[in-house]
Amino acid sequence: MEAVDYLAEERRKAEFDVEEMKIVWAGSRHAYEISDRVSRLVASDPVFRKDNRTMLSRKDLFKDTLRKAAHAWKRIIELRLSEEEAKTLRFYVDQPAYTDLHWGMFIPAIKGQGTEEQQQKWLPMAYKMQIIGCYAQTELGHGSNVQGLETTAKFDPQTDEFVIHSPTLTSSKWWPGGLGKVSTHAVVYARLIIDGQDHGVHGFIVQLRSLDDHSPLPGITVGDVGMKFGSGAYNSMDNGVLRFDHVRIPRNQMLMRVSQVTREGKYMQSDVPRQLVYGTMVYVRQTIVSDASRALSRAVCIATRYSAVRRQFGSQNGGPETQVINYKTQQSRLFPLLASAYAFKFVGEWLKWLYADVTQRLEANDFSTLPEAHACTAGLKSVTTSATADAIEECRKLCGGHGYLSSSGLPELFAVYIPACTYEGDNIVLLLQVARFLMKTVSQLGSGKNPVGTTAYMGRVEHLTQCNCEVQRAEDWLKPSVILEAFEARAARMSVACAKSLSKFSNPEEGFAELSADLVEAAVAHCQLIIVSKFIEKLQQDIPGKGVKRQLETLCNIYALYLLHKHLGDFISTGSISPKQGALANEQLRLLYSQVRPSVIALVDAFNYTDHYLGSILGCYDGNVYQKLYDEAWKDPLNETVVPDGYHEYIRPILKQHIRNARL
Ligand SMILES: CCCCCCCC/C=C\CCCCCCCCCC(=O)SCCNC(=O)CCNC(=O)[C@H](O)C(C)(C)COP(=O)(O)OP(=O)(O)OC[C@H]1O[C@@H](n2cnc3c(N)ncnc32)[C@H](O)[C@@H]1OP(=O)(O)O
Ligand SMILES: Cc1cc2nc3c(=O)[nH]c(=O)nc-3n(C[C@H](O)[C@H](O)[C@H](O)COP(=O)(O)OP(=O)(O)OC[C@H]3O[C@@H](n4cnc5c(N)ncnc54)[C@H](O)[C@@H]3O)c2cc1C
Repeated sequence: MEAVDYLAEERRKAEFDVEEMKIVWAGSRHAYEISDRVSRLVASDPVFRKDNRTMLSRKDLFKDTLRKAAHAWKRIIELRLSEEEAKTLRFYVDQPAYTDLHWGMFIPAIKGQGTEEQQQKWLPMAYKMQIIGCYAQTELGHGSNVQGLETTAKFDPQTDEFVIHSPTLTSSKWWPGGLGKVSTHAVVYARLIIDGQDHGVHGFIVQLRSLDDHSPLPGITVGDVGMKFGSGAYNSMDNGVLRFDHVRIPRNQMLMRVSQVTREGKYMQSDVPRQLVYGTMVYVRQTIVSDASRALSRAVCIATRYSAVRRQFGSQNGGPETQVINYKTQQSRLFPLLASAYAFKFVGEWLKWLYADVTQRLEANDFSTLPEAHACTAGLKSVTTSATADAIEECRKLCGGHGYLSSSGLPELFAVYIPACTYEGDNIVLLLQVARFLMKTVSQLGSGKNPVGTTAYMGRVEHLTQCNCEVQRAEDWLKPSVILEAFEARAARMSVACAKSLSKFSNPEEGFAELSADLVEAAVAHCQLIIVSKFIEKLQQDIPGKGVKRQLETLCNIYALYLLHKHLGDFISTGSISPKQGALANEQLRLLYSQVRPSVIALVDAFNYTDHYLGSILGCYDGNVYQKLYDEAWKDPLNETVVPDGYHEYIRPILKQHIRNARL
């Protein structure tokens, strides 16, 4: 059999309706149709070509990005694309650009923190891209600690203006995407100072560049922070540095939904919580969870297809060697990642719902679910991005040597993805926020206030800290109720143990700092419980299509039992399960790998990714890996000449010297 036939053969083995699974993956038939149409549109447009991206110099890459962003905008207008279609187009164009921050943070910041009047003034211009904005919060000296930002906005009652200033080197804005070379405006976070009094960090709309010739306005120094990790990758983005030298803006450019400054310089706070100033971050963290499932599924698609094509060892009587996907070690590394991609997809859908719900409530001045929305977005952003970053690297290793080639698509995917563990909140810092929320929840138990939402299980803390797992045989681990209870018991016991340890400290903040490593683990346990429970909830829905639900049940079990195996120490040390039950879970996991094996190629086909989007020879749909690798090698600029440039200067003299020395 030829390499090209391997995947066709695999596809014949699928035990479910792939077309129906594509709809489940996309979220709905409507979303599937949009995704399918737009992905083809992008793939067939030469402007969106990206196979040469890692070879471009920074300047050429940046210009290429500008060209793609302008072309995308032109197509959005020409084709009258809806918001959903435009976002899908951005996703398939697959090149980070200033537009991400304009649409993803600048506009949401004005929508979430601006008054009606401010929204009416700024949003129409922003929607038409007559102005381009970014989100300028982080500084050279402070990123995680937002309250530590140093940029100042002093109110000048004489002129009814704020004076924006960078008082120190460390107060220079540093990192904002789109700032370096493109943005005309920014939402700048600065300390509000009125009459010498510091009112903390607030958002201000500041114009940075002339709308006529794009030059920086007086008092503004702005540029790019320089090359980042990897070739291609996030270097398409102009992350910027920005300094203000007493730049004046009108008073009405402070975003005033949360608090206001009057003409007389009086500081007033609305009924809305001050944390709404952080609202844009909550919004973006939610989108990052869905992005994690996309990046992970892309890496998994590449590694799975290649693992079915690649053969090593095991030839019998001159027959074909073993497909590497049939090695149990390959399966135990790869199949949990496939299951994780589906798990993150479903928890991302749920988080989108949660975010829509909290937004609706906020509009009606109901702030009760904000702490939970913050904890869920922070925690799930952290857990899914860390897992995805690790998984992309694992997929590279699963592809052996060829995974290290740029043409595998995996090095660039890794380089472009890993900052997700840092931006929009360092993952550890965010997990500590979840831990604070959990400790607060535990401390309120027994006060008559029942925990709700994702912490509702804490309401059964007495049972969960005492219950015994009922598993006696490996197949008992297939019961959703058994899995859920084990994860709930682990999470509840870890949180309660932390709370008990904390109570021994006379100074709670000191205790929190001392126990922070344990607190982070408790937060991870809680977030993993959310992901597992949302997967289980998804399976309670009516899911049509032959064999589709069954495959998803298998994936859900793989995801949960893989986590259980990986964190066996937590489960056993908290007494949530016994060592014997841990061994039975592992036995069941092995059976599940065999069960899902025939369908794995179809399960990655269900992502419906074009070869253009995958950008990987190893992951191409037809599996013609070797021919394509061979052809691609010859396209490398080094192969443009047979004898390399530099031969005469640097190779020949050494060779000659060697010959001379040999003669001596
Ligand atoms: C052309 C086509 C169209 C294209 C379309 C494209 C669309 C693209 C869409 C999206 C793409 C987006 C792309 C994004 C790319 C990534 C860009 C990255 C951008 C950034 O990185 S921006 C900078 C992000 N910075 C951070 O995340 C900083 C992290 N730090 C913090 O969040 C906070 O400082 C802190 C939470 C760590 C601590 O804050 P602090 O005030 O000190 O708070 P505490 O004292 O700890 O807590 C006080 C109290 O507040 C609660 N709280 C904290 N944060 C929030 C919150 N966000 N919401 C609600 N509540 C919050 C906290 O729990 C405490 O509560 P308590 O008092 O205990 O009850
Ligand atoms: C590619 C990229 C794009 C970005 N885009 C933007 C943008 O558009 N706009 C913007 O404003 N910002 C942007 N940022 C900045 C980003 O949001 C910050 O870098 C991020 O929030 C982390 O903050 P930091 O750099 O201060 O990390 P630090 O907080 O300095 O982290 C350093 C280390 O200290 C640890 N640490 C910090 N605090 C604690 C604590 N309390 N307890 C325990 N450990 C701690 C962290 O875990 C980490 O290991 C971007 C960053 C990157 C990399």
